[in-house]
Amino acid sequence: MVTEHLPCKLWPLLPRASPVMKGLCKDVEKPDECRKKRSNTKLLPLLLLSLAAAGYTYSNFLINLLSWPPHRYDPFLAKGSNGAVATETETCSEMGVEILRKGGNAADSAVTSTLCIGVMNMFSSGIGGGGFALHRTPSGNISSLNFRETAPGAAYPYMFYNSPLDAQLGGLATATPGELAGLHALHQEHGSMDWFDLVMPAAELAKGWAVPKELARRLNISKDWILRDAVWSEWLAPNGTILAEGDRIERPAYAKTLETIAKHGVDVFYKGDIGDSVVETAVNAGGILAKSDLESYSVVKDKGYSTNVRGLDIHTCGFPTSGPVMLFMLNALNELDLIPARFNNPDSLHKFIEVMKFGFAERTRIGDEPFMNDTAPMMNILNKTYAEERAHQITEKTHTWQYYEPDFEGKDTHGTTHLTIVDDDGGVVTLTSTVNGWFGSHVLDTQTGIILNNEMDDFSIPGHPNLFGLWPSPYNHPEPFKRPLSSTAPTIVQRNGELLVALGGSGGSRIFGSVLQTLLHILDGKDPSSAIEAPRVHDQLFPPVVSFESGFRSSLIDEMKERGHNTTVFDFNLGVADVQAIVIEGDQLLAASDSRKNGIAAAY
Ligand SMILES: N[C@@H](CCC(=O)N[C@@H](CS)C(=O)NCC(=O)O)C(=O)O
Repeated sequence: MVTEHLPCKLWPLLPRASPVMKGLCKDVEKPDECRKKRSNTKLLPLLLLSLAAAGYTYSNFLINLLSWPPHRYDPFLAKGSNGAVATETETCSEMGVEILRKGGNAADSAVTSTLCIGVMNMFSSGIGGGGFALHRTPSGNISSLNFRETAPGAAYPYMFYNSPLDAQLGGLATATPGELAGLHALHQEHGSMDWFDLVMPAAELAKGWAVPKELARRLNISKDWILRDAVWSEWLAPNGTILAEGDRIERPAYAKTLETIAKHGVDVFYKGDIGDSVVETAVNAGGILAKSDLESYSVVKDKGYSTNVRGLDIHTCGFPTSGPVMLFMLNALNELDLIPARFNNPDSLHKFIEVMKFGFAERTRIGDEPFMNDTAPMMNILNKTYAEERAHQITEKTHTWQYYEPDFEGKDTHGTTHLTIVDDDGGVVTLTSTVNGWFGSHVLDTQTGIILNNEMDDFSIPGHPNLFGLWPSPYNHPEPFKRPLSSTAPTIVQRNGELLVALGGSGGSRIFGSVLQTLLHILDGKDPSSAIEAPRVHDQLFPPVVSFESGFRSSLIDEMKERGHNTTVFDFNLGVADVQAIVIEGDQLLAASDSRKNGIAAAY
């Protein structure tokens, strides 16, 4: 049985170990209490007992996950007045700031930081993946870049019908990568420094560095499959044991690949030797990726979408991201007078969860726009009146999924990264890039060091939930050159053209809900670090569970139970979704990265 990707949907559903959880972090209004490094080792016996009782078969994986010692750095709020970069690692935030210091702008810095994260947090992103970005010019113009992976030309709607796991592991899981094309487009349109100088810092880093805390944690969690795989273990467990924090890790092939891209541009990937090697590896691993897929890849540029609530213009990327769903939720919350939302008030919390359930129902109507026969239901999500009508359908108690009218298919029958950058002139990049599951498809091209994504799993397979437990939608089947639905939601907030906030996040189906909750906390006056660290709630309709991160008052959760919600609480330290945000306060830039992923922002 393949177990490696299960936790993405599983671990927030782990049964609550209440005796240990109590008192860890009680009050959402006091995020400082959540800020102490904590051990989750005490949870292990309880959780394993619960898992055994529930009949789970992948306990090895969970032992690795739960036996890991305290892993988080303390949250950190970076302050500066010239520029700020919030990425998942201190090294990459600093590297991004260094580009700003040298006179580069947000687009320049984003190229370097994104490539840096692809080197260091290779379990989340890399040039074998793809994503979305929102850009703001200093004068306030906002545009969006869609560099999502596309289904290969040989893809077809039912390609995973008999073998859904092929969408997660192996060559067939890999869609045509878009990250390099996206960074190239960002640089062409908005960059000011030489491409070579932006790519080389990541190439240098790839030659070797000391394994940081978060990478060590991910390696430890993934060690069973890595140790079983000769190709991966030669790299990540050179002496027979998985690399640990502080050990030196090297990616010489990836360093060479980045150096070649620095010197010769992205065509060496889309039209040259590097691409040839990637295609060969994907095909040898059972995939259908072809040279022509790489050659024909293009970035989609548009203006994104926005809504105006309380005098704020909230911008995000368009379909197939879940940015529009987040705008729907904002419009509904606004109608309910819940901006800012008060998560410590039972009525507000219940309504927020209900809005989220309506949001997830709307999400089932989304697909890749050029492939939709009828775009009207999808566009309707952006209609304010529609969101307001939905808001008025919220009642005192929650309902079963049918009430929210999703377009699930077959229900009756049957490693992402985010970075946010603001430069001295008010230029912004907020960018999410992903290889989807941790270490993507687990296919590594040893020639180039590139890890191939498993983004095909973001398409729908009739009758099968994906990696994140999301039920299939009829508008999201694989088709040649189609882009799968995404939960990402890069976001920029302005008032009368003045920049206020930029943020985004990673974490599968939890992404847009996490971005929204963080934004609501910021609008409620919290600094970005406190807003990020506040515990979050999530309900995606299926499975029918509201999951709370530890930190919500237990009386609040009891109130939710009384309103009919099926609740579960999981340890905040598991780090299931992560947000990176920058807030502009006068002439100060406040930047924070999520401590759930050991992120540290930098500013100057
Ligand atoms: N491909 C997905 C996002 C993939 C994703 O977020 N993956 C999870 C892996 S389980 C992740 O990176 N979570 C945050 C983390 O592991 O830090 C999308 O576009 O919606």
